[in-house]
Amino acid sequence: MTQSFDAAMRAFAPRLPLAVGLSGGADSTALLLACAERWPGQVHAFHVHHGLQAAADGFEQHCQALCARLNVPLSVRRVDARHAPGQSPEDAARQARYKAFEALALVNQVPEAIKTIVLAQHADDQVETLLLALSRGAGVAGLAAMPAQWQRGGLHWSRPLLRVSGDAVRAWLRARGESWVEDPSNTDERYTRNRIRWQLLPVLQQAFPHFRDTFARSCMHAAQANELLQELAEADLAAVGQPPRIAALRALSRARQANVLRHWLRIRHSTTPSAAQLDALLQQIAACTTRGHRIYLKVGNGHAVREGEALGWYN
Ligand SMILES: Nc1ncnc2c1ncn2[C@@H]1O[C@H](COP(=O)(O)OP(=O)(O)OP(=O)(O)O)[C@@H](O)[C@H]1O
Repeated sequence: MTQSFDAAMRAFAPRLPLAVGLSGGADSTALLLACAERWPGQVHAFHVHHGLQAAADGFEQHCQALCARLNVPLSVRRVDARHAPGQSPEDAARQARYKAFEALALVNQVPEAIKTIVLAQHADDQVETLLLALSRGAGVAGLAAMPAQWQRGGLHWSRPLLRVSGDAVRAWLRARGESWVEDPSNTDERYTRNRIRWQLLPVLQQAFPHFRDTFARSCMHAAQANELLQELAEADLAAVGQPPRIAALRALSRARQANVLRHWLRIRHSTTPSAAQLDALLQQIAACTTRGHRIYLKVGNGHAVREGEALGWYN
């Protein structure tokens, strides 16, 4: 069930002290207010200045004013979030932001080290993430959408509002007479996420009034299935070896071969094959029954090759 803003905050039990990722938008403004009220003296705010749009200075000013009023220490970091070829601008900004949070947590060790970074994505953001994953033809890892908590870089990360609707967050702020900065890029319908938000969500609301709950449940099922696939991939990788022995791969079902190869390429070579590339590789593995059979295929951002009895990869 979607939660009220207050119920979500009551259920939230982070390790303290924490830092809220404060963009200046409605969601993180509300989250900071609620955290500062609940854990006075234990809350910091981190703001990342992306320098991507003219409005960025306005976001920073809002954050400065809000934190001064709440007596919350604010750390601001400027990042260069230009995206690499083939990377989405949104993804580049997110990666740069998470690195900046880790760096800010390291410099904020006094009087006590930050233990948790808190982010303000809510139930509508989760639905958008799921629909974006579907639109790309993602597998269960993508359909799991955003986790509510995880650990990285020695920090706990948390999204306590993931079951709260965007409307409920704004209603909570309005009821308190609080203001926020509206990001002008949020209405730019050149971004797929914004088209989902403004065109699809209202229609979903009409057709399936409980879509936030049911979609979240599907994300949870996908996350569980993904965990099982990871466990199976680890066990299969231990059995086929690194680099994977071709005969041992062939002894597995096709679905397990695909699963273990995807896992090996990701953890060992930091690359993700397309569905077509993986399909071609599996065909080659099936056909690789003679000494003379060569494999040389584009896979991810490099090439898979036969190396004796095993499968190699290089870029
Ligand atoms: N520039 C930033 N500085 C610090 N934290 C950020 C920044 N941008 C986003 N975040 C954090 O990441 C979360 C998700 O970011 P996203 O861009 O999806 O949302 P947003 O529209 O900026 O949300 P909000 O309404 O809180 O501003 C935000 O809720 C916030 O906690």
